[in-house]
Amino acid sequence: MWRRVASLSSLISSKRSSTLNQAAYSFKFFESFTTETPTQGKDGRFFKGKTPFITFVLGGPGSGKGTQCEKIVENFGFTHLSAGDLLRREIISNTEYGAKILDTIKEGKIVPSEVTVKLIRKEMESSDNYKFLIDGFPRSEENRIAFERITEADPDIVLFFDCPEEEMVKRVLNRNQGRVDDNIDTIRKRLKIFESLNLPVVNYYSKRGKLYTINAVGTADEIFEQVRPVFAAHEEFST
Ligand SMILES: Nc1ncnc2c1ncn2[C@@H]1O[C@H](COP(=O)(O)OP(=O)(O)O)[C@@H](O)[C@H]1O
Ligand SMILES: Nc1ccn([C@H]2C[C@H](O)[C@@H](COP(=O)(O)OP(=O)(O)O)O2)c(=O)n1
Ligand SMILES: [Mg+2]
Repeated sequence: MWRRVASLSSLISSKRSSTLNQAAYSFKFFESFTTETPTQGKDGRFFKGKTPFITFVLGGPGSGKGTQCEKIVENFGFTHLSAGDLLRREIISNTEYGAKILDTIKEGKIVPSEVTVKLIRKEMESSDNYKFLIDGFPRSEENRIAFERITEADPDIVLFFDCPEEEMVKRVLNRNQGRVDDNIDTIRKRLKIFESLNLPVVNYYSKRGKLYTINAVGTADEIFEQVRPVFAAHEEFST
């Protein structure tokens, strides 16, 4: 599996310049969203005195991140923050940036990191919990670096749901949630972005010994039996 990640990572150099140009272009739209300065110290002050326990949940579109997050919430008392849901909420609320976020998501592209990190941070700040599942984030090295810079926090655990592309496509096309990005054209684009931008993040956490790779094929319950021991090892999470 890691050979596959490495070979996919090597595709990045050829794609990187066009992807970065795209990112720079779309970033202009969001510039005024990005004026916040870091407020959290490493002592986790804004988490009401408790050091946050952060789990990043990674995997391609349709790999089952959201489904497994629900089970982790039920069993281990985490607060689930889905980056995609937070962005979709901005679209529905018709905020100043909603239309730009919608365009970006329709195109299968990634919203500028400062926008997404600001939404995640706001949720973390207003939560009474200290255990967070951050689902669908970071989707790029840029996302990862922005999170570190803005929150000064690091994940404790990174879950990666490893799923074959044809299975992801099948699941997304059957998802039936009325999402603008759940169509075959956008899925193809999202899978390309996933390979070029998300797999380097997976690789990064693997090298740092934080990655738990889960085989995402099987029933949701079977998959959860691989996830359970990751959290069960932390006694404090038993609810
Ligand atoms: N293990 C599984 N087997 C088959 N279908 C699944 C499985 N896990 C989730 N699904 C379904 O696949 C679709 C995508 O799952 P979801 O949890 O939304 O994935 P993600 O958040 O990674 O995009 C949903 O319709 C979900 O009900
Ligand atoms: N960190 C993130 C997460 C999601 N997005 C955007 C781009 C993604 O294609 C959409 C949907 O993300 P979401 O995590 O809900 O998608 P899946 O659950 O993987 O199907 O949101 C983003 O720009 N940055
Ligand atoms: Mg999801």
